[in-house]
Amino acid sequence: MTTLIKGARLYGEDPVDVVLKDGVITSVGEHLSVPTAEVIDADGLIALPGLVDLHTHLREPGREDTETVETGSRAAALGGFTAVHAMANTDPVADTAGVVEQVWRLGQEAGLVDVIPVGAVTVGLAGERLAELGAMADSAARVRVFSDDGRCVADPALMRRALEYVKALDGVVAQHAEEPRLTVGAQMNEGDRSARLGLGGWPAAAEESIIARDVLLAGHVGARLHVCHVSTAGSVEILRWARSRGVQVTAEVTPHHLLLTDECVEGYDPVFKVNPPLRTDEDVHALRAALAEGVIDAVATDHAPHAVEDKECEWAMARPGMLGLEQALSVVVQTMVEPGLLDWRGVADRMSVRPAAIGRLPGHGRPLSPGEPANLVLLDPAARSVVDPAALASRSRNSPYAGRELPGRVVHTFLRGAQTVTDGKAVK
Ligand SMILES: NC(=O)N[C@@H](CC(=O)O)C(=O)O
Ligand SMILES: [Zn+2]
Ligand SMILES: [Zn+2]
Repeated sequence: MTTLIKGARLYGEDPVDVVLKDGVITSVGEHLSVPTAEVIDADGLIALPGLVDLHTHLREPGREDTETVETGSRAAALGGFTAVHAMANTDPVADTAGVVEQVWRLGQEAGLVDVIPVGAVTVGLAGERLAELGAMADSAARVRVFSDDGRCVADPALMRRALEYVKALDGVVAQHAEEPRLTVGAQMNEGDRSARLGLGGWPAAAEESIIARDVLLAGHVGARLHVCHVSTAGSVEILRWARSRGVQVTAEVTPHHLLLTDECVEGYDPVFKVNPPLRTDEDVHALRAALAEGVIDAVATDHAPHAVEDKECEWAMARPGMLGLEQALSVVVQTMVEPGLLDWRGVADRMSVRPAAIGRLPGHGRPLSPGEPANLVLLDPAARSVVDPAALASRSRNSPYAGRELPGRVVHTFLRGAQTVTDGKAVK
């Protein structure tokens, strides 16, 4: 199987031709011709390495009515991803080698992206006893990212033990930074607006206090820490400080925290309820600047599908979380590329290279050069379209971008040389 891509702008640079053969990029250059190859006209399209998501909720096993490994994989491929990390807060929880192997196998069977299971830190996400981290690392799923996401590993002694274990496994703890004692009854960002709307406040300090604690622990233990969905300007300051001290801490920001603010809550539409909550304009600008600077390493979607009945209800009853996979790249184009904060190499770095490095995925986040795995996305930066939730591949409909016009369209995605998306449509 050989593919000849004609005239793609690698990382946004001058057009070149690219040949993919047997899952590998075999040549990059001008006026290439391969008589037997399938030819893809990439005129005007930008090529980036296949995107890697560190934070996806696929809901299988347990809530297949809202997403499966297959439907989530399709959404991911359509978003330009070639690998996604599937969070552990499923039912049963992914806290054993058996469950992570099952998710890994379902991903291989779907064959649209590499689904990399995240292992739970504690048994049942209960925050009491460590899960079998070593067995999950040694399993066929080769788990390297461990997280109780959805919950915070709140006990500092347990967090310390988890860091010690993952250090020995070359793994990382991905922390959902939320001090639970400070978010009892929380519904939205704490501030003047929460007071006026009469909704319980989720203070920035609940996130920042855990990040401060955890960077100190990670530094003390000499282990890797990753901070999920950073949402406040204050968190960025703590991360910058920790980095300057040599702490091995990495961090991600979601597309929705780069674009939306708590002003969205004014209409009480639960599609905008998410954890951590949408923050202020000042936070959004600090997060964009931190991603540009590299203090925040990666964009991660926190794609969180929910059933209609869990979203079309009273605000306080609704579950937190929003879809992200299919619009992530478009939101990054709008919030980072168009304002000149990030160039295309920067997008590749924050959405592919660094997340692959954090997750220890050797076959992803590689340069677009000969000899490298043929994982890539071709996008049309000029295309603009209005988001229609009914048209999404996800099994759920809780997109916060419904009705918004966003730039950039994923046209083709390749996983090890095989097309998973062609002309904006999933191949299966
Ligand atoms: N982000 C959310 O609001 N919800 C996530 C859990 C999480 O990421 O904390 C979910 O699983 O629905
Ligand atoms: Zn979380
Ligand atoms: Zn999450």
